[in-house]
Amino acid sequence: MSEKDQLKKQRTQIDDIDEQILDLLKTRKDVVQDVIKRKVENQLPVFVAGREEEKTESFRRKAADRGIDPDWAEDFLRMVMAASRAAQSAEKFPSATEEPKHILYVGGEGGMGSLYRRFTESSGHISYSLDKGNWYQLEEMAPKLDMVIITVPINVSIDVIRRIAPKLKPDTILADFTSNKSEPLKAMLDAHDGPVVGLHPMHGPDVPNLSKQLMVICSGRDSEKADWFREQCILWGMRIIEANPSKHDHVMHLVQGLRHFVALLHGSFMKEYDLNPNEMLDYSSPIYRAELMMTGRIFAQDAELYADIVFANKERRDLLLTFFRHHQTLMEMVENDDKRGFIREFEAVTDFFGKFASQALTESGYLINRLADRFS
Ligand SMILES: O=C(O)C(=O)C[C@]1(C(=O)O)C=C[C@@H](O)C=C1
Repeated sequence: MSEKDQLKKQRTQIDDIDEQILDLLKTRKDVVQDVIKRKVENQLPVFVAGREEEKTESFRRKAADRGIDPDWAEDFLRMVMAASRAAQSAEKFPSATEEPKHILYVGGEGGMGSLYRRFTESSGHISYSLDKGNWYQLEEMAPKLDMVIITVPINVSIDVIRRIAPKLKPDTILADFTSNKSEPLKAMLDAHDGPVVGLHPMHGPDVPNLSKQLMVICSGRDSEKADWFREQCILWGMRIIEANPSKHDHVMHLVQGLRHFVALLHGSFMKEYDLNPNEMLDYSSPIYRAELMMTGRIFAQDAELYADIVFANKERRDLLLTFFRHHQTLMEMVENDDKRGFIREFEAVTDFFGKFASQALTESGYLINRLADRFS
């Protein structure tokens, strides 16, 4: 057989194997569909972290036994399991309660409101939506409500809390999705005598499903009355973190306020320098591409939303001013051509970061390789 024919034959063999893989994945998908039904009937969570970790460990070992790279095998299996979770999320969800709960989303037509209303309904609960046009319906809804979740832009959440609280039954749980926690929690406790809980879903409205997403919960008053909502989040596949509101806000000033401001700084300076990101892409290594994409994605979203987050409160603005003063000291380094000073500061940060720096190197390396493989 000629070289060319040999190659053709082997490629046909590869195509066959690839098709067999697809057939097996289809069979697996069908079994998962049955698992979904069972889970909905028995009120079991979509995401089972323990099972996924066990499977990953053993899959890695079995891959290594066959001379297949275990890291690659782990990626493959994780993608397969993520697809199972996505399929489960497209179906009905198990419910955390025997009787359906009545949940009102204030700002229910917005991104987060619509997303959570969809999941609420798929779990058999009854969702209500209040937005600018239908406040007049509140009086009729109020007697039925087990829980009210305020999910409006951060700059109006306090006003909305004060407006709605007096209309609620004393045993309705009042909660909010605001991305800062201390002020809204205080406003809810002041305005409502019943159960109060502060929530912060740590994701945007564009997620395909809630599995592996993080829900921050801050206790307000009688928050055990909202345990069923906590259970419901777990059934949706979420991870829960109980947080102290001021600790949460302290971290958020940096994660949200500073992070988004730095993105503005980066984008705005590119504009100033008149360098189009597309031109930069042509010269970008995968890591710079990743950085550019992190900046770029911010500008695909709503300016007002980001302004509200960055300018959320005085504390956050004060932090930004401290940040600029800190810039000043670093600027002097540049003006004085102080290379030694740069190295000193760099090493001080390395010490401060400790083990995190090597973790960041590994994790970002993973991200960059995936990105390079897919998009370059
Ligand atoms: O075993 C389950 O409970 C499944 O739903 C199946 C499966 C999988 O695809 O292997 C999917 C999601 C879970 O997090 C764990 C495993």
